[in-house]
Amino acid sequence: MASADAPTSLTNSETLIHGFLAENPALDSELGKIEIMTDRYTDDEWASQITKTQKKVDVKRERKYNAPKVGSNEFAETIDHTVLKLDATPAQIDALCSEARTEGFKSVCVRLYHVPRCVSNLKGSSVVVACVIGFHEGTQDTHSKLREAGAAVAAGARELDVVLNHNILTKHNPPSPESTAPPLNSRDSTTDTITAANTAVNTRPRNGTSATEGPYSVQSSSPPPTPIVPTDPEEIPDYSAIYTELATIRSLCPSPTVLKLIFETSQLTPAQILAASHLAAAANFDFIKTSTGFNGPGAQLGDVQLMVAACEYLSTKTQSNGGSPMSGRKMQVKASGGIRSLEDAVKMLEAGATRLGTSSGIWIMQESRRVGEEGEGSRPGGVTRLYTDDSVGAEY
Ligand SMILES: O=C[C@H](O)COP(=O)(O)O
Repeated sequence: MASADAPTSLTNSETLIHGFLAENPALDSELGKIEIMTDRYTDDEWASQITKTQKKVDVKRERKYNAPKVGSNEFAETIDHTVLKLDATPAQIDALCSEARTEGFKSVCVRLYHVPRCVSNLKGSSVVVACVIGFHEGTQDTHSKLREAGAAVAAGARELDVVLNHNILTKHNPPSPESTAPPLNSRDSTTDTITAANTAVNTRPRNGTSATEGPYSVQSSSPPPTPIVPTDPEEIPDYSAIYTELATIRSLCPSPTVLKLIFETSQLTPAQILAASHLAAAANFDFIKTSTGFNGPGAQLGDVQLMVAACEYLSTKTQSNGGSPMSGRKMQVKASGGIRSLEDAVKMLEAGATRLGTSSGIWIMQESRRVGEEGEGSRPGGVTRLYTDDSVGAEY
């Protein structure tokens, strides 16, 4: 975004992105004027469709999907090799690309200002560049996200991981005073080191106070869901604003650009996860993704199961009955945040995720080779660059 357009109060990430665009005026001007689409339905109409989705999605917890064979090329291709920490150095980005090429990962997932470097590093390889948009809060205004998305594609990104403005969904369902935050994943250094304060303040309850419950369920280790479905029209979230943002990004970045919507599931109730799934399908996103790795405990099995079930149900919907205009098109699920081990990875794939976002890809691949050679055993030795916020370069 041109500096004249920059809002006065910027996050560190936004400051870097604005700086990047200011240094690349050709790229910025290539984007031209960006029009935001008009909405498709009123909030009431969205609410009625979403309520149906919330009632009909059926989670089969016991269902196990066929995960690619551990150690196979297909297994490696499920991994988006990720570095999203703000202070990643060029050398770390180069190492990320080289590791992704060597391991045969699907992509490297980085911030906008690293995209040109990754594109250049990965020329001629099958590894694509994925760029996060609106990272990590998701609350940036729509124009800002659109310019970021346009710039990322212009710079060569093939996949965009866009953070949902989840505050819009949760605005009318504030945490109840008696609710407690989900426990932090003690192995998640990202959460522990940089967002603990945010998480404590912002983490949403998993239990609502009202009313209609769908047939879906989540794994027993998650608190029991009591989905919130607003009954007072004044409490209907601004679904239109969410859809409009997503649909405009889709129209600015048509297929084959792969679009993933990051929910930040730790901040949402199951009903809100289903609302977000519905809107993502309506806007023709390719993936729904659990977490940024910067807020809350990251991918949880029950949430992944719920999202997979939502994708299955929504793929049966058509435009005329409120679903995606591309009838039969099925969104996929990317599990991300806190996936640190081969066991975590396999668990998510067997729950139906087809993509994994992790900064522990090297470790996971080392484990998978060890399992192949020795059967399941202890974790491999060596030093690996773990975690999105790897203020720790963990030694094992
Ligand atoms: O999208 C990917 C996540 O940001 C990665 O999170 P992680 O560092 O916890 O693996």
